[in-house]
Amino acid sequence: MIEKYHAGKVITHTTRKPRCNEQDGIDYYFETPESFQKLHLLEQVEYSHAHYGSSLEGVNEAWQKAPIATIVLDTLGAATYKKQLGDCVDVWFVQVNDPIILKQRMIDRGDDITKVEQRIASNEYKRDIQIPDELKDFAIIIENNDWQQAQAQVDKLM
Ligand SMILES: Nc1ncnc2c1ncn2[C@@H]1O[C@H](COP(=O)(O)OP(=O)(O)OP(=O)(O)O)[C@@H](O)[C@H]1O
Ligand SMILES: Nc1nc2c(ncn2[C@@H]2O[C@H](COP(=O)(O)O)[C@@H](O)[C@H]2O)c(=O)[nH]1
Repeated sequence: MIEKYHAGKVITHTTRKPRCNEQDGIDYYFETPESFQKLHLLEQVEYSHAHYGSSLEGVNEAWQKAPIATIVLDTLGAATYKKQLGDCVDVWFVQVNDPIILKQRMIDRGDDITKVEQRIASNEYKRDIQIPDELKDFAIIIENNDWQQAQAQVDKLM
């Protein structure tokens, strides 16, 4: 969406450590537990033992750059956005059917293998592997087993 449709990217905040190719202010604002507590956030969650959160300022910044903004959230965050911003929000649930492929993609992305194992064991991962009931009524499911097919679905929606 960013590359092809020039959508704005909402940069969110996290207390997890950056992965090898991640940059502060581009991929995330990387925070300490102390700096995270001081932020004025629209919503925040704990996901696999780290804190994540996003602000309305971040959303407005992305909206100033482009008419469509994208934000990557867990399902709890997605439900909060829908509740808070209503019709301004379209929720797309990006789904991968095979958990082995999902794990391999995380490893190929450069995630630390211990962190991947920890993530797979977390309640949040288990909750978000399939679309939760509270999103079913309004979320669009993007099947991301195959890149071309996922891209074709996104093209159609855009
Ligand atoms: N259809 C696909 N085929 C092959 N690789 C893919 C496909 N979709 C995503 N990937 C790769 O899988 C990895 C994870 O994707 P990405 O980082 O976009 O996921 P994410 O939803 O942001 O993850 P997270 O839940 O950790 O925030 C990336 O390296 C990405 O390039
Ligand atoms: N509710 C929120 N979820 C967020 C936010 N930023 C990221 N995320 C989600 O966290 C997990 C893990 O992300 P990772 O980059 O460590 O792999 C993933 O589901 C993201 O979508 C946020 O600000 N709020």
